[in-house]
Amino acid sequence: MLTLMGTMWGMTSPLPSSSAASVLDLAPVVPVVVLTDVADAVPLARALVAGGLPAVEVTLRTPGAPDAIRAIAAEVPDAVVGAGTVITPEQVSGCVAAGARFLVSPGWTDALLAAMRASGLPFLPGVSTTSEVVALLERGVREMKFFPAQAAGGTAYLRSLAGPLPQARFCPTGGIGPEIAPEYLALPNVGCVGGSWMVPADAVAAGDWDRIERLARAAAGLRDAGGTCR
Ligand SMILES: O=C(O)C(=O)C[C@H](O)[C@H](O)COP(=O)(O)O
Repeated sequence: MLTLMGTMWGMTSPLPSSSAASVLDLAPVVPVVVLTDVADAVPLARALVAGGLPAVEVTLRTPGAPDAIRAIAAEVPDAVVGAGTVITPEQVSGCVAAGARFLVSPGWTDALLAAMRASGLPFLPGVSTTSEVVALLERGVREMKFFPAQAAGGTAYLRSLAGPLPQARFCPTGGIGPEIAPEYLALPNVGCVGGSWMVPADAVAAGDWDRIERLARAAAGLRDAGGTCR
């Protein structure tokens, strides 16, 4: 069972630093963050942590992302900041240098996989088909991002994979909101879900960190609404 609940992370953040550690066990929900203003990074991460979501995935979609990761790593010790949208080996080194503590990709290649492995950080390569799952299992990777989750078949698809491929565990992400998240969390092969719903762009733009903290707190409670996050 997952025991690393938000309150525990508030006391300590014993982040696994080896690739054997599980990103999926950090929290039931991983906020996916797109930051346009680096100055928002620290207050946003503080709000998410205060709401009980310690793992924060900062996507590399914006130029300031490495600086945002660096700022969170330096100033929000209870956050476990990771990098998302990692699609090249070069980005892996940049993320490591910035202080990222886990890596997430929407898809993968062997070159990217090698770089992620070599980083020593926990990582989640993205998959959306059965063959990609089998290819990752063949390479010794059992934990993956399922992306884009809703568009690629949703809970029905993941439930179907659990029969033939029970050794694969997923963090479904993409199109997931608070209504459907508990259905994903209840699946035996889902460790956590990713999503951006607790970080609405208008709340970030307005600096409404209280609203984000409230949304994070509601998201952190979704496991109790039917999840089996381990
Ligand atoms: O940027 C990446 O690396 C991605 O893989 C995409 C994100 O995970 C999704 O965009 C988040 O999904 P939403 O909750 O639908 O916003």
